[in-house]
Formats: sequence, structure tokens, C-alpha cells
Amino acid sequence: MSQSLLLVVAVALVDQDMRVLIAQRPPGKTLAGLWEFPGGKVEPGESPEAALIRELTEELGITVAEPCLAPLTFASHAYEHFHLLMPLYICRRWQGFVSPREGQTLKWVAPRALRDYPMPPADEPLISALLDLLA
Ligand SMILES: Nc1nc2c([nH]c(=O)n2[C@@H]2O[C@H](COP(=O)(O)OP(=O)(O)OP(=O)(O)O)[C@@H](O)[C@H]2O)c(=O)[nH]1
Repeated sequence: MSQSLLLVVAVALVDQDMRVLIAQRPPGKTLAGLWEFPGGKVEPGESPEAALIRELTEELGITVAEPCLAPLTFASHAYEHFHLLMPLYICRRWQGFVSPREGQTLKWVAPRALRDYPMPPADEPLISALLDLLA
């Protein structure tokens, strides 16, 4: 059965202590309560990087320059109603202070502890890539 492809961009923001930022999806949304990497859907006509930069301002109130976004890996996962294709970038530099702008709970987590936080099924393989890079 063919499914529509949904393009979502996400980022592992890494702080000076090598911790990664995750956000908990608020109640009422799909996959509520699960922890995810900041990001969101790419709008029509938007580049993946522009979408991510926009989402980071909207969700976290930070400004990221495009050269500070490095491709890390991607997720490809069949959900019930769509197939998710999600490039994951890594970013170690941004301007401003990370703050929850959309009612989400934020947490800086050591890579080895990421598996303690339930994440959407698509994210599971991404954790290994982060551990390889950071742990
Ligand atoms: N940002 C982000 N989205 C993820 C991750 N893993 C994952 O499966 N997704 C899925 O990718 C989509 C992200 O879209 P979004 O964040 O713009 O969507 P949304 O919650 O506003 O809308 P939605 O309630 O329709 O899903 C969601 O379906 C979400 O479940 C992740 O680590 N980060």
C-alpha cells in the first residue's frame, strides 16, 4: 500500500557538556508525552534548513545560522497514516537562550541517558548515531 511521504526536519542541539536537547510533546497532540528532537514539518517551497531554522525560533526562541547545521543521519519510518522521512541535523552553536515557547517541557540529556526517555518509534535508530558521535 502506498503512503504519503511526510518530510520533517529535526536537530540534536548539543551543549558544552555534550548534552542533547529533547522536548516532550504536550498533551492533546499526537504521540503526546513522548520525547523528541526539536523540529517540525517542512512547508511547501521551504528548504529543510530554512524550515529547521524557523522551527527553532518558534519552539525555542533561538537563532541558528545555516552553516551551524550539520547533517548527521535520518529516520525513515512507516507510521499508520504516512511515511516519515526525517533528516536529523546536529548543531552546537546558536544565538539566544533555549526556552520552551510552545508549552513543551525541555530537557538536556547525556547521550547515554537518551534511552531512558520514551521517544517516537522513528527516533530509535537515531539514538545509536548520536551515541556513536558523542558518547
Ligand atoms: N520534531 C520531531 N518530530 C518527530 C520526531 N519523531 C517523530 O516521529 N516525529 C513526527 O514528525 C511529525 C512532526 O511534525 P510536527 O511536530 O510539525 O507536527 P505537530 O506535532 O505540530 O503536528 P501533528 O500533531 O499533526 O503531528 C509528527 O508526526 C511527529 O510525531 C522527532 O524526533 N522530532
